[in-house]
Amino acid sequence: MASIINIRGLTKRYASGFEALKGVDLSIEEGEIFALLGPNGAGKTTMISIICGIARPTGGEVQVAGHDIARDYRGARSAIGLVPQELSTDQFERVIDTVTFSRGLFGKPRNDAYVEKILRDLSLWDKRHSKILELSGGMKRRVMIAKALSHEPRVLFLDEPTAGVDVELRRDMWKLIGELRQTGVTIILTTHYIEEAEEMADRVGVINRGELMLVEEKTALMKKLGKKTLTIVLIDPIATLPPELADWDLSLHAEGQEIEYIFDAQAERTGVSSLLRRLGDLGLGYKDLNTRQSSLEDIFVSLVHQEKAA
Ligand SMILES: Nc1ncnc2c1ncn2[C@@H]1O[C@H](COP(=O)(O)OP(=O)(O)OP(=O)(O)O)[C@@H](O)[C@H]1O
Repeated sequence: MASIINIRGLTKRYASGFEALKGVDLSIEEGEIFALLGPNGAGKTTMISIICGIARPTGGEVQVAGHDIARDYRGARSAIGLVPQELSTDQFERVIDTVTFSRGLFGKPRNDAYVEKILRDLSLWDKRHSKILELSGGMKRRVMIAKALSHEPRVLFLDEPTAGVDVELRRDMWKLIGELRQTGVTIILTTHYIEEAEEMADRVGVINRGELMLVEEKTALMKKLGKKTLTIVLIDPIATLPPELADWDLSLHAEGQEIEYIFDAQAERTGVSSLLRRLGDLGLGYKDLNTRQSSLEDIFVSLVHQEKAA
């Protein structure tokens, strides 16, 4: 597959001096769904804004469908559809008019058949004469997508497409995004939700504090996420982990009262029972045990940790 977006050494320093992007390199393949994951303030919106020409980079290069975003802004911009985080439409406008108007903004000739097709694809055709304010939240989001697709872009950015929506609507949105990819459009979405990336993405990028920490096929990342954390609450706290426990990936918490063990839940031998036996042998009594799925946050933490150690 050929790449449709090429990002090299992208940096952004805001006027405040804050470095929101610290040299990002990334290529997006044509036709893929790429999920950009990261905690609040990681730099996701900054990156999208730069690619879409809303913010200026401080350094680096970005090409979209072969157009450099600085030297050939129009060419790059016309290849992109953007669905921003905030719903921004004229509430009194009618659905079909707002979508037709958006197309015109890009200097594309009027094409009623194409507008009809996207409205039908997005199940908005029946609502084409409704004013935006008369629509449900889910329908409004669909209108935003229709507007973003109105000029036939090759790349569609969805910034937090399901932030603050209920579970049912989230599932609808996932289905819709899956259908959109069948049309050949490349989709880049940002999200906080690991399930969203799990459901939708071919590849996932994790961004944290302005740095792209990893880019991986989703299935490989999910394997990493298959880890679990076992917390063992000791009866009596300990000052340090005894060397006899060095075979397990352990850490000490809660002022020596809790031992945490990160293990691969999919492995045949997780090491849990042998660890508990060893604790017994060492005379370390425990009063409670619990396990939880490692969250994306745990992955961030371990990535940041690894980076510091390196
Ligand atoms: N105009 C600005 N001036 C100074 N700092 C800014 C500006 N815009 C954003 N930032 C800072 O840059 C960092 C990255 O912000 P950005 O909005 O890109 O994050 P994000 O990953 O999209 O987060 P969220 O998930 O909360 O939307 C944040 O620390 C933010 O405070």
